[in-house]
Amino acid sequence: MIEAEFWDYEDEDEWAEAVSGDIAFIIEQALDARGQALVAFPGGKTPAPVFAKLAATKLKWKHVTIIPTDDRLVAVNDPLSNIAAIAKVFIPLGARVLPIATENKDYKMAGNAADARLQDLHWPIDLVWLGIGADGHTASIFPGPDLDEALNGPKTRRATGVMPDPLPAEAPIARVTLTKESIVTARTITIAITGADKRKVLERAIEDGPSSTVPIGRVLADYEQPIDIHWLDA
Ligand SMILES: O=C1O[C@H](COP(=O)(O)O)[C@@H](O)[C@H](O)[C@H]1O
Repeated sequence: MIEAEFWDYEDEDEWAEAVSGDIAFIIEQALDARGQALVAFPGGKTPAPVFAKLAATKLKWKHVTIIPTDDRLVAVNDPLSNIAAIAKVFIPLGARVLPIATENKDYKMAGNAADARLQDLHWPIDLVWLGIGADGHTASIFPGPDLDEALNGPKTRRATGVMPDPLPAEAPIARVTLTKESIVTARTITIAITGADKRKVLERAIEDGPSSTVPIGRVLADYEQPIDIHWLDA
């Protein structure tokens, strides 16, 4: 059973403060325990206010490695680039920000290259912060020909290339994503979402668990720890 608790907010500032507070706490715990922290942050539009709050938090950023949960195969100066949004905020603070994708025309090769690079990190990830699409995708685990590889590939596989089918209107591009295994082995998962549509999709996915028809349900069904879900009524 998925053990999830919703935290509801009506004010964006309060929501962003709460999410960044939780993330900072987890990073501090990792730094205290292991002297370093490995975290995965989502892309898309939702994280921006949280990034701003987090950037204002005093942490030993030089010991923090940040990877995106997923990225779109675009140039780093493309507004759709997830790594660009993370790098812009956290590189100036001294964090190590590592890309998961390169602008490779072959998304399978891009996934293989990302997987090889990620093997060298200190696993498991301390925190995976997940975003969700209104279609129920999370990270870049989408319906399509690569769904099974992303959900059920070899346990040692950290990342994989994905061609969403159908392509999402807001970013109709091939992706590289962390695999379900990389996500569910994380020490902590937290979710931050906005809007009634996403909440409905997530509640249904949690209810359905392993039989969920959407990727977020299939991922969470294999996570054995409690999850905090920060929901902004926007
Ligand atoms: O494509 C993506 O979508 C999800 C959700 O994005 P949002 O703009 O609706 O917040 C995101 O979590 C993921 O990282 C991204 O690549």
